[in-house]
Amino acid sequence: MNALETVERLKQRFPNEPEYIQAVSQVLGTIEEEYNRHPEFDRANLIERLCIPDRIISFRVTWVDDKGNVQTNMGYRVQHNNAIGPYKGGIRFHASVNPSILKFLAFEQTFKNSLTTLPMGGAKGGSDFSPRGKSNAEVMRFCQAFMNELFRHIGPDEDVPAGDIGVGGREVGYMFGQYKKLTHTFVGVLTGKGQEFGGSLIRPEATGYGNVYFLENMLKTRSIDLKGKRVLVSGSGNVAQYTVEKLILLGAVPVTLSDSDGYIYDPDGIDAEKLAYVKELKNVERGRIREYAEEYGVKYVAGARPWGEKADIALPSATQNEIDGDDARTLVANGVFAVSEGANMPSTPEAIKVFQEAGLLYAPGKAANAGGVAVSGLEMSQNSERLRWSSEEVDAKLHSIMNEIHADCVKYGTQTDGYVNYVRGANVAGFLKVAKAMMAQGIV
Ligand SMILES: NC(=O)C1=CN([C@@H]2O[C@H](COP(=O)(O)OP(=O)(O)OC[C@H]3O[C@@H](n4cnc5c(N)ncnc54)[C@H](O)[C@@H]3O)[C@@H](O)[C@H]2O)C=CC1
Ligand SMILES: O=C(O)CCC(=O)C(=O)O
Repeated sequence: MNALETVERLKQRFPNEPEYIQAVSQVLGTIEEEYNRHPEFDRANLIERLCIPDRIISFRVTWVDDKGNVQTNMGYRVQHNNAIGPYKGGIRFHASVNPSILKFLAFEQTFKNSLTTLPMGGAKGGSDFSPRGKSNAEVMRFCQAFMNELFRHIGPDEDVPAGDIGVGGREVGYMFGQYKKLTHTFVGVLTGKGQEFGGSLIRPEATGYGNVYFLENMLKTRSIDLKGKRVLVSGSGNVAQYTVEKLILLGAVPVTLSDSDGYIYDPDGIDAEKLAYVKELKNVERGRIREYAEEYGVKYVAGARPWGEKADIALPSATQNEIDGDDARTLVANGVFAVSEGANMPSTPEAIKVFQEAGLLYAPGKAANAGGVAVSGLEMSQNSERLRWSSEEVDAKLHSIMNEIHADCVKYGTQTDGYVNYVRGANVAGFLKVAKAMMAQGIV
C-alpha cells in the first residue's frame, strides 16, 4: 500500500469531502509501514475496505416549529466498520453537519473504539439541525422525527448511538423515548441515557476525565506534575466542563473556556464555584460564555480562540480544526509543552507537525478522548446484565482503560530517539486489532 496514492484515489472518488480525506490521510501516513509488513492485507484490499464506510444512511427529517411552520433537515448515520463489535458512536446536531464531517468522525471512531479494548465498531450520525435558540418542545419534536427514521437502522446488538456536539442528556432522552415507543422494547440502544433509565454513572464526566487521565500519563513520562499548571481549555460543553472539573480536582489551573462566539480568560483560574456557574449557564440557561466575563469581571475576546494566552498545557475540547499552524506556533512560542485532544481532530495536519517537531507531548483525540465511548461501552455492559455499577467502579475502569491506551501508544509509537509519537502509536494499535478481525472474517 502506498499511502499517498491511496489517498489520491480516495480524493478522486470523494472530491468534496475534505475532513474525511484529512482524517484518512493522517492515519494512512502512519500505518503504511506496519500495513506493508503484512502482504496478506493488501491481497484482501484491506485498506479500501477499512477506509470506505460499510454504509451511509441519509434521510429527510420533517418537524413542526413552535410557530406551526413545517421544517426539514437532513439526517445521517455513517456505519463505518463493525469488525470488532456493533457499530458505536455519537450523534451530532450542528448546522455544519454534512457527510464529509460524519465520515471523518465515523472513521476516527473505528480506531478509537478499537483502542478502548472493548468490543465496539465505529459509527457516527447526526443532522444539520441546530438546537441553538430552539425551545425545549422544538428540540423534542425534532428528536422524535429524527428517530422515526433512524430506529430502523439501530439496535443494542446492531448500532448504539450516543451524544456528541449538540446532543446531550436531554436529546438522548427524547430519542430513547421515541425508540421505545416505536419498537415496544426497553433496551440499551443509546448510551448517555439518564441515570433513572439505564444511564451509567460517570458517562457525562468520562470524556473530560479520561482526557485528563491520559494527560497525567503523558506528563509522567517526563516526570512532570500536573499540580499548579496553567491550562487552556476550549469549548464549554460536555467535554470542556468535565475536563475543567478534573483539572481543578487535581490542583491544575484552567484559565480559559470558549464557544463559537469567543473565549474568556480568567487569570485567577476557573474554580469549582465558577464551574458550577458555567454548568448552569450552558446546560440549563443555554447562554453564551461571554456572560461568564460579565459575571466575574474577566477578559472576553469575541470571534477568537484561546490559543494566544500564556499557559503550560492546551486541551482543545470544542470542534475539528480549531488549532491551525499559526495557533500551534503561538502555543509553542508561549511555552506550552503538552497538548491533549478532548475534541475530535481539533488540530490541523500543519499544527500536528509543529507540535511534533517541537517535541511536545501531543495526544490525538482518538486516544485522549476515548474515555467517553469507553464508558458508553461500560453502559452497554451494565444494560446487558441489567445491573448498575457504582461511580467508583466505573471511574476505576475508565482510569485503567486510559492507562492501557497510553501504554499502547507508547508501545507502538516510541521512536528510536525515544520520542513518543502518539499519533503513530494510536493509529497502529487501533488499526491492527480491526485489521486482524477483518482478515479472520473473510471478504465481506
Ligand atoms: N461528548 C462526548 O462524550 C465526546 C465528545 N467528543 C468531541 O468533543 C468535542 C466537544 O463535544 P461536546 O462537548 O460533547 O459537545 P457540546 O455540544 O457539549 O459542546 C461543544 C462546545 O464546542 C463549541 N463549539 C462547537 N462548534 C464550534 C465551532 N465551530 N467553533 C467554536 N466552538 C464550537 C460549542 O460552543 C460548545 O461549547 C467534539 O469535537 C466532539 O466530537 C469526543 C469524544 C466524546
Ligand atoms: O459514547 C459514544 O458512543 C460516542 C462518543 C463519541 O461520539 C466520540 O467518541 O467521539
